[in-house]
Amino acid sequence: MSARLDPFYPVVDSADWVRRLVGAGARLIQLRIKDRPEADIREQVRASLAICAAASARLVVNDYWEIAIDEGASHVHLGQEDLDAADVKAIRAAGLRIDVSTHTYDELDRALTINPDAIALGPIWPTILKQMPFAPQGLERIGEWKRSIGDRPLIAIGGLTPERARACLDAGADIVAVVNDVLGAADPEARAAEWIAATRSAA
Ligand SMILES: Cc1ncc(COP(=O)(O)OP(=O)(O)O)c(N)n1
Ligand SMILES: Cc1nc(C(=O)O)sc1CCOP(=O)(O)O
Ligand SMILES: [Mg+2]
Repeated sequence: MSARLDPFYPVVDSADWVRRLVGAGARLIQLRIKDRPEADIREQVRASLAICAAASARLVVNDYWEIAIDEGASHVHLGQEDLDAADVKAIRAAGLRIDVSTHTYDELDRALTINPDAIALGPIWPTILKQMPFAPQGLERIGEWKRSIGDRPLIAIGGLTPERARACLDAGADIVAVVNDVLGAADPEARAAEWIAATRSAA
């Protein structure tokens, strides 16, 4: 059985952000980089892993599972399209955990076929980060998902604030992921501290 993951889960796009938010107390963090050359991504993954190792924080690498394996990461996040191309056996053989995004019942069924380590459900509220063809899930669906995924942690994502994150945890989520509310804040470290206070007190 693996250790319980921290409920506060910021999602960032650079090793600089990893350094800042791990410095602010994050112990679970995702590196989600889009549209950059592979060499840059590899460098960012390597630097982020070093920062996290020094702070006993866990880095989750989004999308780039081959780089994650090469660089010695312990955890990847894959969406449904990522699953089309991923070699799940190779990821498992390298000992990495795999978390999978879901937005519909069909996606949940498919995700469960690979026996994922955690399931993400989103967007709980509307998000401005990216366009998605999914209506906001709302809080009720969190309980439904939780009842369908066994002992795996459930990650809630999309449009979250500390107050909404608390509501997600109260509804059955184990982990609450965030981009804009922290990275777009006037003082991201102070906002991260608000998230930590709101989420760890719920644990
Ligand atoms: C915690 C978490 N949940 C969902 C996602 C979305 O993954 P995906 O659907 O593959 O989309 P991209 O993030 O790759 O654009 C995530 N990254 N993290
Ligand atoms: C990357 C991502 N995936 C989602 C999903 O529903 O799968 S929502 C999302 C963006 C979350 O950003 P914010 O906290 O700024 O809304
Ligand atoms: Mg993806």
